[in-house]
Amino acid sequence: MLKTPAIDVYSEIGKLKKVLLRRPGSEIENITPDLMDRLLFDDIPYLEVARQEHDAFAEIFRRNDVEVVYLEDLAAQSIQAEEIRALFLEEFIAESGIRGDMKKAAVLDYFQSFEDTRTLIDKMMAGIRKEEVFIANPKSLSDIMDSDYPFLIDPMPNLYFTRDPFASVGTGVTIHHMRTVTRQRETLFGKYIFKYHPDFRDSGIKFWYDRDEQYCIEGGDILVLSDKVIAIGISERTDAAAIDLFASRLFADGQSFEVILAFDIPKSRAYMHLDTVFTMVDHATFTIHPEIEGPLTVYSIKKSTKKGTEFDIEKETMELKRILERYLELEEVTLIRCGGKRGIDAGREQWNDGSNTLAIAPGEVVVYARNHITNHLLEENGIRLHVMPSSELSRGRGGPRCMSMPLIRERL
Ligand SMILES: NC(=O)NCCC[C@H](N)C(=O)O
Repeated sequence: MLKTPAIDVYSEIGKLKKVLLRRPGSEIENITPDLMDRLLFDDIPYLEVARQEHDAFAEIFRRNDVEVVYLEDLAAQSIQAEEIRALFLEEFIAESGIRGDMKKAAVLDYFQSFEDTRTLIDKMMAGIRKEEVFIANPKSLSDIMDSDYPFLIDPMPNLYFTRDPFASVGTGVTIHHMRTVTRQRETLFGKYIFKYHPDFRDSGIKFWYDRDEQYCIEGGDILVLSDKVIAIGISERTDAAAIDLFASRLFADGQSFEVILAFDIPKSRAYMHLDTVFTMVDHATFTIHPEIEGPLTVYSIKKSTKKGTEFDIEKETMELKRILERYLELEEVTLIRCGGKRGIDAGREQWNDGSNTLAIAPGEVVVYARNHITNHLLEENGIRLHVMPSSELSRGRGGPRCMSMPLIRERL
């Protein structure tokens, strides 16, 4: 019997078998009112309740035979070897924005003082408050300069949105260059996990994108609609040039994917990724934010058969429903409008990720309890809901799809 590849995702709705999560940690209590904006949060979640909500999220998977693995555990298991841990710490500190050799040395000593790698990983994710580390023998102004900035290393509160720093596509993974400084360091965890963790190290997974590329791409913009069609948002967070690079590698590998649909969506925080306005819930059923209904500009990118041409690219402007029916070869696509129709309810429920569902099987999705109008419409359309509490987690501006990275789905 052929072993399932370590990463195997050829749809948005195939029965989920393995999923990667990050349980919110102390980084959440390192968000300050002044830093919220830069850390991409709209409020400061109550950590204890956020963890309870996240545990309810994880329980939904376990009750449905989905193996849950945590980013923090995989990262800790990946850096057991001393030389790998040294490399990881060196890269992490180099990208953490610390100035001053003695400061960097003191932080490295501090990290190395953590015996257990899991505690070390939690500390790296939580950030370092400046009072945690004493800088002995300062040698430069950077070493000695004591600004009123509260951190030596910033917290990484967006880590529980495991959808974004890397993405499973086919039997490979894209490791992203994130739009913002605050999230770029998150991709280091993915780099070390997929390169050094025993589950992935020699598993033959492919790498479609690298964190050192100059163009930005984030996982919330990548939807694997079928084993032939991938949708990607050209968004506030993802550049068209990154999609070119991704398409080139994916097509060159000979995977089953034949077309990438690049959707030009509004560049705004509310629509930061394609999956905040559009997700797949069943074979021919999608949620959509009514604000993006109407003609959409989409670029279809196909591997070219013409000599000397890499892609055949077609620009079209048409309704999402028609685009999906055409490219997914579906008779009739049903679009379920977040909040019911354009207006107040749609605005509120999209802002709280009513469109950001996660399918654990065809016609079965995880949703936030708070989006009751969208949830009711999903049920009316025969979709089975797994409802999770969401008062605290939603303050980070992400939903069930944002908070999960499928590693293995059954093929349809
Ligand atoms: N896929 C997603 O839509 N992820 C949500 C990310 C929320 C996070 N606070 C961010 O702004 O990046």
